[in-house]
Amino acid sequence: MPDAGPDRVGVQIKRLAHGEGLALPSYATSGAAGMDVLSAEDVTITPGMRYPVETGFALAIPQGYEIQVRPRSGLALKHGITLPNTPGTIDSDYRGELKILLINHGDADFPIARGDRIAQLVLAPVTLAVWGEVGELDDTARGSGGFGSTGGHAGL
Ligand SMILES: O=c1ccn([C@H]2C[C@H](O)[C@@H](COP(=O)(O)OP(=O)(O)OP(=O)(O)O)O2)c(=O)[nH]1
Repeated sequence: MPDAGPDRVGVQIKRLAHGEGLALPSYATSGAAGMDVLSAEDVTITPGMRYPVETGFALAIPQGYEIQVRPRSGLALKHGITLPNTPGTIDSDYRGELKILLINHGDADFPIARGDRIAQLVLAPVTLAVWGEVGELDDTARGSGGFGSTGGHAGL
């Protein structure tokens, strides 16, 4: 593994046969939170279609972290291309191919070429919970109110 540096976490990545020649996922700018990830295949996503796009890579994320797969806002705005499972969860113990599940909410075919940037990957820490089962929960001002209980969407 290369030296991760103070603000980086090393993540092992394995290139699969059909990933030959593709660039690794990468940050487009120095302040980007997500790494753009490329398609490893040519495919057309027709309106309403869901499709797991191959990336050509498999990962070993360090325990205590996950990768979240998020849509690219430009594709969402211009073409209605997003992820039905956003954010997709890549578990640290997953060793299969990273796939990007896309859906076309637009009204036109969306052709993807191998090498196109289709989504972004955000490395994030995971905090595991341990349940503490109790008979009563404490009282709060909200109580059991939810789902718009504080009012509609107009400004307060
Ligand atoms: O967009 C995604 C989402 C998931 N995965 C892979 C990595 C992840 O670790 C695994 C399982 O994902 P998830 O837990 O979301 O799937 P599940 O439907 O709960 O199935 P499973 O029973 O396999 O956990 O599938 C992807 O490649 N892309």
